Amino acid sequence: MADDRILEQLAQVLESRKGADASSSYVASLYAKGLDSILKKVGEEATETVVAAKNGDPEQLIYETADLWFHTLILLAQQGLGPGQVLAELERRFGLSGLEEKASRGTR
Ligand SMILES: N=c1c2ncn([C@@H]3O[C@H](COP(=O)(O)OP(=O)(O)OP(=O)(O)O)[C@@H](O)[C@H]3O)c2ncn1[C@@H]1O[C@H](COP(=O)(O)O)[C@@H](O)[C@H]1O
Repeated sequence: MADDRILEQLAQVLESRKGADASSSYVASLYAKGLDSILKKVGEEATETVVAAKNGDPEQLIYETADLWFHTLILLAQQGLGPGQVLAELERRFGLSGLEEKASRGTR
Protein backbone atom coordinates (compact mmCIF):
# COMPACT_ATOMS: atom_id res chain seq x y z
CA MET A 1 0.00 0.00 0.00
CA ALA A 2 1.45 3.35 -1.03
CA ASP A 3 2.03 6.03 1.61
CA ASP A 4 -0.72 8.63 1.11
CA ARG A 5 1.58 11.38 2.49
CA ILE A 6 3.51 11.25 -0.79
CA LEU A 7 1.45 14.07 -2.32
CA GLU A 8 2.37 16.45 0.52
CA GLN A 9 6.00 15.28 0.54
CA LEU A 10 6.26 15.78 -3.21
CA ALA A 11 4.58 19.19 -2.89
CA GLN A 12 7.32 20.20 -0.42
CA VAL A 13 9.99 19.19 -2.94
CA LEU A 14 8.19 21.16 -5.68
CA GLU A 15 8.08 24.21 -3.38
CA SER A 16 11.81 23.86 -2.69
CA ARG A 17 12.51 23.94 -6.45
CA LYS A 18 11.23 27.53 -6.73
CA GLY A 19 14.32 29.59 -7.45
CA ALA A 20 16.47 26.45 -7.89
CA ASP A 21 18.94 26.07 -10.74
CA ALA A 22 16.95 25.13 -13.86
CA SER A 23 19.91 23.21 -15.30
CA SER A 24 19.89 20.70 -12.45
CA SER A 25 16.15 20.31 -11.85
CA TYR A 26 13.38 19.32 -14.23
CA VAL A 27 10.81 21.05 -12.00
CA ALA A 28 12.82 24.28 -11.80
CA SER A 29 13.27 24.23 -15.58
CA LEU A 30 9.50 23.98 -16.03
CA TYR A 31 8.89 26.89 -13.60
CA ALA A 32 11.42 28.90 -15.59
CA LYS A 33 9.57 28.22 -18.85
CA GLY A 34 6.37 29.61 -17.31
CA LEU A 35 2.67 28.85 -17.02
CA ASP A 36 1.99 28.08 -20.70
CA SER A 37 4.70 25.39 -20.74
CA ILE A 38 3.31 23.82 -17.57
CA LEU A 39 -0.21 23.86 -19.04
CA LYS A 40 1.11 22.27 -22.24
CA LYS A 41 2.65 19.43 -20.22
CA VAL A 42 -0.59 18.92 -18.27
CA GLY A 43 -2.49 18.72 -21.57
CA GLU A 44 0.00 16.26 -23.07
CA GLU A 45 -0.05 14.04 -20.01
CA ALA A 46 -3.87 14.09 -19.96
CA THR A 47 -3.90 12.96 -23.60
CA GLU A 48 -1.35 10.22 -22.89
CA THR A 49 -3.54 9.05 -19.99
CA VAL A 50 -6.57 8.84 -22.31
CA VAL A 51 -4.56 6.87 -24.89
CA ALA A 52 -3.33 4.46 -22.20
CA ALA A 53 -6.91 3.81 -21.08
CA LYS A 54 -8.08 3.29 -24.67
CA ASN A 55 -5.20 0.84 -25.20
CA GLY A 56 -6.46 -1.18 -22.25
CA ASP A 57 -3.00 -1.30 -20.71
CA PRO A 58 -3.27 -1.00 -16.90
CA GLU A 59 0.48 -0.51 -16.33
CA GLN A 60 0.66 2.23 -18.95
CA LEU A 61 -2.44 3.84 -17.43
CA ILE A 62 -0.83 3.93 -13.97
CA TYR A 63 2.41 5.36 -15.40
CA GLU A 64 0.65 8.07 -17.42
CA THR A 65 -1.68 8.96 -14.54
CA ALA A 66 1.39 9.42 -12.31
CA ASP A 67 2.84 11.78 -14.96
CA LEU A 68 -0.48 13.67 -15.08
CA TRP A 69 -0.76 13.99 -11.29
CA PHE A 70 2.89 15.06 -11.08
CA HIS A 71 2.48 17.83 -13.65
CA THR A 72 -0.80 18.92 -12.05
CA LEU A 73 1.06 19.26 -8.73
CA ILE A 74 3.63 21.46 -10.50
CA LEU A 75 0.76 23.59 -11.85
CA LEU A 76 -0.79 23.94 -8.39
CA ALA A 77 2.58 24.87 -6.87
CA GLN A 78 3.22 27.45 -9.58
CA GLN A 79 -0.18 28.98 -8.77
CA GLY A 80 0.59 29.09 -5.03
CA LEU A 81 -1.68 26.13 -4.27
CA GLY A 82 -1.07 22.57 -3.10
CA PRO A 83 -2.61 19.10 -2.92
CA GLY A 84 -4.05 19.79 0.55
CA GLN A 85 -6.57 22.20 -0.92
CA VAL A 86 -7.69 19.72 -3.60
CA LEU A 87 -7.92 16.89 -1.07
CA ALA A 88 -9.99 19.16 1.22
CA GLU A 89 -12.39 19.84 -1.67
CA LEU A 90 -12.74 16.10 -2.39
CA GLU A 91 -13.29 15.47 1.32
CA ARG A 92 -15.97 18.19 1.39
CA ARG A 93 -17.80 16.58 -1.56
CA PHE A 94 -17.47 13.13 0.02
CA GLY A 95 -19.06 14.52 3.20
CA LEU A 96 -21.84 16.20 1.22
CA SER A 97 -22.73 12.95 -0.54
CA GLY A 98 -23.36 11.22 2.79
CA LEU A 99 -20.88 8.46 1.88
CA GLU A 100 -18.55 9.56 4.69
CA GLU A 101 -21.16 8.72 7.31
CA LYS A 102 -22.10 5.44 5.63
CA ALA A 103 -18.43 4.42 5.27
CA SER A 104 -17.76 5.11 8.96
CA ARG A 105 -20.77 2.92 9.84
CA GLY A 106 -19.54 0.28 7.41
CA THR A 107 -22.81 0.40 5.44
CA ARG A 108 -22.16 1.54 1.89
N1 LIG B 1 7.94 12.49 -10.27
C1 LIG B 1 8.76 13.09 -11.00
C2 LIG B 1 8.68 13.01 -12.42
N2 LIG B 1 7.83 12.36 -13.25
C3 LIG B 1 8.24 12.66 -14.49
N3 LIG B 1 9.32 13.47 -14.46
C4 LIG B 1 10.07 14.04 -15.58
O1 LIG B 1 9.15 14.70 -16.41
C5 LIG B 1 9.73 14.83 -17.70
C6 LIG B 1 8.67 14.74 -18.73
O2 LIG B 1 8.11 13.48 -18.66
P1 LIG B 1 7.52 12.81 -19.96
O3 LIG B 1 6.92 11.53 -19.58
O4 LIG B 1 6.64 13.80 -20.64
O5 LIG B 1 8.83 12.53 -20.78
P2 LIG B 1 9.23 13.05 -22.19
O6 LIG B 1 8.04 13.12 -23.04
O7 LIG B 1 10.35 12.17 -22.62
O8 LIG B 1 9.81 14.49 -21.81
P3 LIG B 1 9.62 15.88 -22.55
O9 LIG B 1 10.54 15.86 -23.73
O10 LIG B 1 8.15 16.01 -22.92
O11 LIG B 1 10.02 16.91 -21.51
C7 LIG B 1 10.84 13.80 -17.80
O12 LIG B 1 12.07 14.47 -17.88
C8 LIG B 1 10.72 13.02 -16.50
O13 LIG B 1 11.97 12.66 -15.99
C9 LIG B 1 9.63 13.72 -13.19
N4 LIG B 1 10.62 14.48 -12.63
C10 LIG B 1 10.67 14.56 -11.29
N5 LIG B 1 9.78 13.89 -10.45
C11 LIG B 1 9.83 14.09 -8.98
O14 LIG B 1 10.14 15.45 -8.73
C12 LIG B 1 11.23 15.53 -7.84
C13 LIG B 1 12.07 16.75 -8.17
O15 LIG B 1 12.62 16.62 -9.47
P4 LIG B 1 13.80 17.59 -9.98
O16 LIG B 1 13.25 18.97 -10.00
O17 LIG B 1 14.17 17.10 -11.35
O18 LIG B 1 14.92 17.45 -8.97
C14 LIG B 1 11.99 14.20 -8.03
O19 LIG B 1 12.68 13.86 -6.88
C15 LIG B 1 10.86 13.23 -8.30
O20 LIG B 1 10.32 12.79 -7.06
